[in-house]
Amino acid sequence: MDIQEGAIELLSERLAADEFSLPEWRAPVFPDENSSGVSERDIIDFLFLGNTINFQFRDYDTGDKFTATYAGTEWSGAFAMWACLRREFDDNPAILRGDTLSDLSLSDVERLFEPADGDEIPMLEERHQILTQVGENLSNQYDGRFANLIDSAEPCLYADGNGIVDRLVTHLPSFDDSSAVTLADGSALEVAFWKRAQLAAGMAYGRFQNQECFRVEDPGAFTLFVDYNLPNVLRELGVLEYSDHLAELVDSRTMIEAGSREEVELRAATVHAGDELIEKLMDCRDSSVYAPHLDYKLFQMRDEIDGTIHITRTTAY
Ligand SMILES: Nc1nc2c(c(CN[C@H]3C=C[C@H](O)[C@@H]3O)cn2[C@@H]2O[C@H](COP(=O)(O)O)[C@@H](O)[C@H]2O)c(=O)[nH]1
Repeated sequence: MDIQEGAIELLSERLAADEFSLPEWRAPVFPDENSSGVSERDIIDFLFLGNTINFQFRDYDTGDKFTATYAGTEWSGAFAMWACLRREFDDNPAILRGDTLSDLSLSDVERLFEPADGDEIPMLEERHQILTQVGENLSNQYDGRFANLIDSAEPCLYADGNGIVDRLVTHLPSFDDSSAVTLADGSALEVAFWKRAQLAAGMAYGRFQNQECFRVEDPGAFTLFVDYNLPNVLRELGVLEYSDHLAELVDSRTMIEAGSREEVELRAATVHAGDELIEKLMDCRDSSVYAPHLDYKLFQMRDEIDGTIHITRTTAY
């Protein structure tokens, strides 16, 4: 894997004058704190709960996205997951509470993710296991609510163990998305991506635009939320150049094992390239650009570009 510095230069020049808005995530699949009976704390609970299971929405063989219906619309991919959660929230707002989550049976979760057509959501058992474990942990430590976890943390991603991401990855293990790699000199390196933990904070940061009810005082600490779309987008933009070996694996849709050297390299290179792009954009703009801004711009390109996403079965993204 090579990161093409020339392509980073060109891309940052191309994007320099762009508008970098922060998505507020106000599509119909997300509740609205301005509607009656829905509070800002409910929105925080909803966005953080959805990001405990915000992974793997494509069939491993066909690549077809999971679909679900909400408000007369058929949603696909991660939006379909949000649609299922919104459907349940409308019927039963208590779904956001720890005691409800910890009592969910596998068939409850199967019903929760009722697909629009026959294809069941991938990794249903893993989602059930995560939802019940999150429910137990929230009940034991935060009176059953993500909003209480946020209230008790510093208004930062990281603060000597007391930041939002610090707490998520410490108290809710399914957010602890990291991999150990062995370097050329034989030493071991723990690479923390914490993608869903960062995405949860990033989505709340966008919804509340860093206002009182959800502030992040260290937005420079965000990295790209490296899922299976971003490496492909950066590859198509010429920023990431896969080795022949990696290109062969990805283009043949060969399953790449989570935690393998190839998978960690795909994710680490994406994060590093994102950091370099942000640095260059900050140098040539007067308004700040942080990872959530760049992430959304790149993430939105996922449907415009060709290329093949890499196939890794993981609960991390
Ligand atoms: N980098 C980055 N990755 C993101 C998001 C979101 C945001 N949530 C949903 C809400 C609105 C958007 O339309 C998103 O679909 C999801 N993902 C990740 O992508 C994958 C789903 O992709 P697809 O199968 O194509 O839907 C999956 O790993 C999911 O974790 C983001 O903002 N940035």
